[in-house]
Amino acid sequence: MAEEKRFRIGYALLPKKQNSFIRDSLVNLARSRGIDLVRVDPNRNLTDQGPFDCVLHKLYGDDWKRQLTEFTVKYPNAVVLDSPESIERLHNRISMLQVVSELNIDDGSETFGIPKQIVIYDKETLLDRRNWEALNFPVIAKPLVADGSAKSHKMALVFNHDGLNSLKPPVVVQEFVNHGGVIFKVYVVGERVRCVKRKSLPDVREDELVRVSEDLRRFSQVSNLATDERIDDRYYKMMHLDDTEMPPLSFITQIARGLRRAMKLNLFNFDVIRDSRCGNRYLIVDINYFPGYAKMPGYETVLTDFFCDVLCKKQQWGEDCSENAGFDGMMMGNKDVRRMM
Ligand SMILES: Nc1ncnc2c1ncn2[C@@H]1O[C@H](COP(=O)(O)OP(=O)(O)OP(=O)(O)O)[C@@H](O)[C@H]1O
Ligand SMILES: O=P(O)(O)O[C@H]1[C@H](O)[C@@H](O)[C@H](OP(=O)(O)O)[C@@H](OP(=O)(O)O)[C@H]1O
Ligand SMILES: [Mg+2]
Ligand SMILES: [Mg+2]
Repeated sequence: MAEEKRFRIGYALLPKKQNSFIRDSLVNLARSRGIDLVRVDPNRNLTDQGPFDCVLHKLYGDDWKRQLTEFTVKYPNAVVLDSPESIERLHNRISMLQVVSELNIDDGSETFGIPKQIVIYDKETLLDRRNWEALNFPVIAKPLVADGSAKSHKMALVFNHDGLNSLKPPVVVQEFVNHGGVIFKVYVVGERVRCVKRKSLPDVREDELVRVSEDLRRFSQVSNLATDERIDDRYYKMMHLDDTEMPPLSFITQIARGLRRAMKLNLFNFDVIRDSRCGNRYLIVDINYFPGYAKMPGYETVLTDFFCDVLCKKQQWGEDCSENAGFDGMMMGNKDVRRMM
């Protein structure tokens, strides 16, 4: 009997991500379905470590980009998830959210958008009051760059003009929108979409804003869980999230699929809040490449199913080079992105 073909997926991740994502439960499930997950050593040449049917990665820098290009020249049929050019737009908090305005979704009564925001590149502009006429306090100041560093997650809730003095440009300043202290994190894995609730910043009441004794409050990663925490019933109870209604799944799925197509990315999550002033308005505040999937319930199955889809499409691609056989956002050799409809 002919031996069953096995597939090799190489993963190139920083140690923290590797520890959280590459769990025995994922490796074993993938293995049982014919897929071997193989660690790529970032200190050695990627091409020398091939062949791989697919490469998963979350590494930064020009050297890594060059390595991926060399790899795809040698292995033109390998799939790279995702293309560095597509990932790059998420490293800047302005280009990150620009894509939201490109979406065209009509789902009955729900609407969506992004909070009002401006980008400030220098101290002079920061202190010029005319620039603040369009925004209401409180505002959230976020570093412009979102490159995965601890610094890029350091935020500040700014209550008044005086609070702006301590900010260090370049920053994105976004209107803080009351949303009942709960954020929705939407995980996207190819066509698959999962939405979970997390704790967020509490609302700021107008009377509180006048009385508040500080000008600015710094915070970081308020909605994150520790690497090994999962979102289960215990988390919902502990954080009092039980009473918050989920957004309509079909609406969220349409946004997720629209973002996936527009950004040409397969592995990302986005943060959504529901505007308390207008209960059917949703605002996207953040998009992250290759997030902490292990915190998502059932991540092993979702990811393994996705790997199977990718490898199956890759097989078809090999046999049928028509436009319909390609991928969304995946880099395949030097053919780059094609569409999977
Ligand atoms: N415009 C806003 N209005 C109200 N709350 C907001 C707004 N923007 C962000 N937040 C809150 O601040 C948190 C951090 O903001 P954001 O998600 O942009 O930062 P981040 O460091 O990129 O997060 P992540 O850890 O998901 O990458 C959000 O999870 C949410 O709780
Ligand atoms: O390492 P950077 O590039 O900063 O990306 C982070 C994302 O910004 C976060 O959104 C991830 O946490 P969530 O999966 O809870 O969103 C977070 O997940 P992790 O802490 O499990 O790695 C990171 O992926
Ligand atoms: Mg976020
Ligand atoms: Mg983020």
